[in-house]
Amino acid sequence: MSLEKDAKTGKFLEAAKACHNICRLHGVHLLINDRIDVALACDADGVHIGQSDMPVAVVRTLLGPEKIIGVSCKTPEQAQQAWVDGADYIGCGGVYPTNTKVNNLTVGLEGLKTVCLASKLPVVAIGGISVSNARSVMELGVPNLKGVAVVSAMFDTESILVETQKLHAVLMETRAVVK
Ligand SMILES: Cc1ncc(COP(=O)(O)OP(=O)(O)O)c(N)n1
Ligand SMILES: Cc1ncsc1CCOP(=O)(O)O
Repeated sequence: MSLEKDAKTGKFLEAAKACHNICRLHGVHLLINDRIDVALACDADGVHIGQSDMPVAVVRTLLGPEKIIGVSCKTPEQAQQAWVDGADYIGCGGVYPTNTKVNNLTVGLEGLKTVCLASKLPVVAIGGISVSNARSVMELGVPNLKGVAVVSAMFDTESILVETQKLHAVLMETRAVVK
């Protein structure tokens, strides 16, 4: 689970701590999006950072060797750099068009596959993914594609629980478990 960044720091930290308690109960890792300070303050399991955020090497120094660091990558070069810099996984997208992130390049399934093939790290696909297309993503046939990350599929829905269960079922069927 990855927690969003657009909240005031106090509220964000409060939410992060609450999420972390729930995640712990269920054996799920909590990664904080972009905010290294919040991740440190709530002792999260790691962070997810973008290409224009703090460099991976600096984040590693701040968090230590045990924490998980993910980096958003759209190209094979970025994927290679993430590995060199000591990241643990990369996120790649947007796979499909999405309204969640404006001015975001859509790399498509082909772009995702290209990045996966170039990556020495596990890859999480993101962008426009839902129950209706998760199977196509996971069946790309690249072994290091380990899961999907979703925002609107969960939050633009009547029941987060039902949608999560459906998505989980699809991912289990394709032998990928997203945590
Ligand atoms: C797997 C994954 N990908 C991306 C993000 C967060 O994305 P965002 O901070 O909006 O954009 P970048 O700056 O990382 O490009 C995530 N949490 N997980
Ligand atoms: C962080 C990020 N990167 C590409 S799309 C996206 C947001 C998630 O998209 P969606 O709401 O379509 O799941």
